[in-house]
Amino acid sequence: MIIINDLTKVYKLSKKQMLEQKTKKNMKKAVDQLSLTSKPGEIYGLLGPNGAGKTTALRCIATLLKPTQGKISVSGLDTVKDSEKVREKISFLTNEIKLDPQFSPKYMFNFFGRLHGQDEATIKRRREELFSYFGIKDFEDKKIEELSTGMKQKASIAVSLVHDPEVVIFDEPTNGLDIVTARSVTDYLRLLKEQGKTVIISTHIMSEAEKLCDRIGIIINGILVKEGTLPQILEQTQTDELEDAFFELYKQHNKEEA
Ligand SMILES: Nc1ncnc2c1ncn2[C@@H]1O[C@H](COP(=O)(O)OP(=O)(O)OP(=O)(O)O)[C@@H](O)[C@H]1O
Repeated sequence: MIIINDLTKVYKLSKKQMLEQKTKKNMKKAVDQLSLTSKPGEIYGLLGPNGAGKTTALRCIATLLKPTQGKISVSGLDTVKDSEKVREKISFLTNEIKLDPQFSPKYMFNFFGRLHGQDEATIKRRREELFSYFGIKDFEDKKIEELSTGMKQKASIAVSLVHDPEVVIFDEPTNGLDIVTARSVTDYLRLLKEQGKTVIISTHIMSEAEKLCDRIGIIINGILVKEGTLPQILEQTQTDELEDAFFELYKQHNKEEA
């Protein structure tokens, strides 16, 4: 279970970042008083456009960023006070985390298994399971740098799950993947959900949120503007498709901002 209470994250911008973002302010509020609960046995989807604050929110849950304000609890543990224990319970996948190009998927899997304190027999069993599910066995001894984007992503997912975590936090898990690889990833997320894991993902793909997520939180400019099951969101926005609901909320929110 993930409980986020009133999470705000403000970045201090360097002069270079201020120039890049064409702003005179040296602060950027990336997440603004976000509260949500992601439960075991469900897939929660954080849906939003580029720069909405999805990655920032997920990085706060994964203990990689400290909230400026607010609290996050993961399996009953505080992400700031008990960060090490939280890290034992989670899997965190993001585009920015890259496996070392010089090593093979098998080497990396074993390495992270040992880092999590697993015994050799458990590491081997988990590797067999995950590598055969994701079709990694054929290239398990190849160097990561020789692998395609899809192969690398599958290897990263398998490595991130080595310790059989209770909570799975995947930032845009199907980004850049072909339809077959993307399907194997979303099918595996469904499997994790069936096993009772807490799964939270970020996405900007409407169809992924529609088909995969039990509940969806729509985040725009750091603010959670709507949350619910797909039917609830459609009913509340009086629309027939998530894309229309999203644009409705986007228009409304930008009006409020202006
Ligand atoms: N380290 C940082 N320093 C300063 N600003 C940052 C930093 N990381 C993110 N931001 C800014 O915070 C805002 C939210 O970014 P974030 O990456 O969380 O959004 P996102 O919804 O994940 O976007 P995307 O879909 O493009 O990955 C953006 O305006 C971004 O430019």
